[in-house]
Amino acid sequence: MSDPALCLTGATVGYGDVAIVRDASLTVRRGEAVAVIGSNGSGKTTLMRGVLGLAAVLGGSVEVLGAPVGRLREHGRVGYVPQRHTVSGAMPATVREVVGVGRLPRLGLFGRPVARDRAAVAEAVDAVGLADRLDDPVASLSGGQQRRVLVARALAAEPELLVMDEPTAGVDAASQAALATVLAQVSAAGTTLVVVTHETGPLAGVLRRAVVVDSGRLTYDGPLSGAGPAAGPDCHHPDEATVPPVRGYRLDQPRPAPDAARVRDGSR
Ligand SMILES: Nc1ncnc2c1ncn2[C@@H]1O[C@H](COP(=O)(O)OP(=O)(O)OP(=O)(O)O)[C@@H](O)[C@H]1O
Repeated sequence: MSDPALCLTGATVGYGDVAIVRDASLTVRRGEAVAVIGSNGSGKTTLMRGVLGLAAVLGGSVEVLGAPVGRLREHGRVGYVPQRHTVSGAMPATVREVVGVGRLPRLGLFGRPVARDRAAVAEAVDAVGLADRLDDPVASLSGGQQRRVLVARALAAEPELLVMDEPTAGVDAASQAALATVLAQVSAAGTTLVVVTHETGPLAGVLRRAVVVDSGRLTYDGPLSGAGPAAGPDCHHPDEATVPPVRGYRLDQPRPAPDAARVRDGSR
């Protein structure tokens, strides 16, 4: 059995010594596509930052692609599209150059890009529908287009695990649909997706499992929209096919989430 993409065991994550997410246990198997949802300030970004080594793990454990968080030797194996960021307006770089930065961890001998690297950059830009803007300065792109550049930057590394924080925020409907198509392809190719989102609609065909964060606790883990996740071994109970990933209920018997719709529109 390969290691899970993510294995959190009683993880408490925060900043300094302040705990924000508490006692989170979660297994994400390789190839899964998971939505992380919850109201503003519930701790979704903090949870992701804990996975990326950008927030402190104050208790429990967090393993990413089989290694304790922060110990991955090849950083290109995990891609990240951060929340809200656009590319700095003052940056004179072109789309190709910014996306090329995403490829840096994958460069081989002497750190020089070869044909495969150039192709990966071009494919990533094409995937987000910006092929005709490849040599334009990013500063000349709209905010939504710059978000798509950041998605391409993450894709260019061909990560095994792709973490995205609200990738559809501020992106128009056509671009959201295009992003869903890209993520479906990336997912079909075996990349594990973990996507923080307030709008599961555009990505509902891709993200099959939902994890809800409420006041720093994981309160739901189950199907996003009826289609259940593939049951498989869990890092906490590797001999069992189906186990309770979050206190007291099972993936095949998800806790009803009557507030999921409210969580989605952030009205809690
Ligand atoms: N760098 C930080 N230092 C200290 N506290 C922080 C930091 N970043 C976030 N927090 C706090 O952590 C809590 C959770 O924030 P987080 O950004 O994880 O929520 P979220 O669920 O992603 O919210 P949103 O949907 O608004 O993006 C908030 O109370 C926030 O003020």
